[in-house]
Amino acid sequence: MTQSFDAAMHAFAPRLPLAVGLSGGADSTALLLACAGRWPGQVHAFHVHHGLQAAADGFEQHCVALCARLQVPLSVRRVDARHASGQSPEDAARQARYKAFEALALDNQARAAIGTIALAQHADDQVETLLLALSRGAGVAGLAAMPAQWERGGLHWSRPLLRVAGADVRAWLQQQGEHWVEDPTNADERYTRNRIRRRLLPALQQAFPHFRDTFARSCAHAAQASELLQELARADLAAVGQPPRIAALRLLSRARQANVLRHWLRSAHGTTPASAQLDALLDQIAACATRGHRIHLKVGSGHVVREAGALGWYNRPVLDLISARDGGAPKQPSQ
Ligand SMILES: Nc1ncnc2c1ncn2[C@@H]1O[C@H](COP(=O)(O)OP(=O)(O)OP(=O)(O)O)[C@@H](O)[C@H]1O
Repeated sequence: MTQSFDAAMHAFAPRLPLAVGLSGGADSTALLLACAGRWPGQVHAFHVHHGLQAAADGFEQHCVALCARLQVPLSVRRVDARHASGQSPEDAARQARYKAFEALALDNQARAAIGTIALAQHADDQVETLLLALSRGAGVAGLAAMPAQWERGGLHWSRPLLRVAGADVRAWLQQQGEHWVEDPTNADERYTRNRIRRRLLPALQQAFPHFRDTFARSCAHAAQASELLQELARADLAAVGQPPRIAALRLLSRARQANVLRHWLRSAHGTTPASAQLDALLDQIAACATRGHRIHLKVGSGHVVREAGALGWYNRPVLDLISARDGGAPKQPSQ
């Protein structure tokens, strides 16, 4: 069962003082109101001004007025996420926002050491995130969607409304007679998330009335599976070594090879291989019975090559330098 707003707030046990990420929208306005009522004098609000849309000033003004009325200290930080490349504008804004929250928590250190940062995503946001992950063909880490709480940058982060239906958050806020600012881009169906919210969620509600709960259960299963795979990958990486030795990799099942290589590429080289690239690499490892067998594949943002019985990873410019040093024209990687 999705939780009621009151039950979710009752179960919420943050480290105080607490800061609420306040966008000025309905969800975070409701969260701030409930927190300020429950822990008077212990609640701060952080607002990030993205400068991305004309309405941004209106969001800030709402936050300033609301916090003044509730006597909640508000910290505002301006960010410019427009120039991030290779990312969707939403992802760039989210990343900039999380960095800004950390900076705001640090700025506040002198006044009050913030224990928890609370964000107001709810059960509908979680379903949207899961469906977006499915649409990308994500693995278990993506299908876990958003965690309800985590630690980062010395802070505890929490999403206390993650099991509350979006309509229940708004109904609670309306009962309080409180206003909020409607984000005009929420109605823009050029954004996939908005199409999911406006078209798919009502259809899901009809077909599977309990989809918020059952989908949340699947996310929790995926989160657990993802944690297990991480543990296995760390143990397997310790066994195959860094760089991974091919003979040791070949002792593992294909699924474990994929898991450990994905982990190695991410943790050691900050790159995520596409599924087809990883498949091609596993084929090469399987075919690699002879010492002379060459491996050279484009994987993630670089290239995996065979070097003295192990796998090496290079950025293209480094590989070109090595080829030039060894006197040969750079070989074309297999696709
Ligand atoms: N500009 C911002 N400043 C501070 N916090 C933010 C800002 N934007 C989002 N947040 C926080 O992150 C959460 C998720 O953001 P997102 O934009 O996905 O939510 P939303 O559904 O629009 O929520 P809301 O109705 O509160 O705006 C918000 O509920 C809020 O807690």
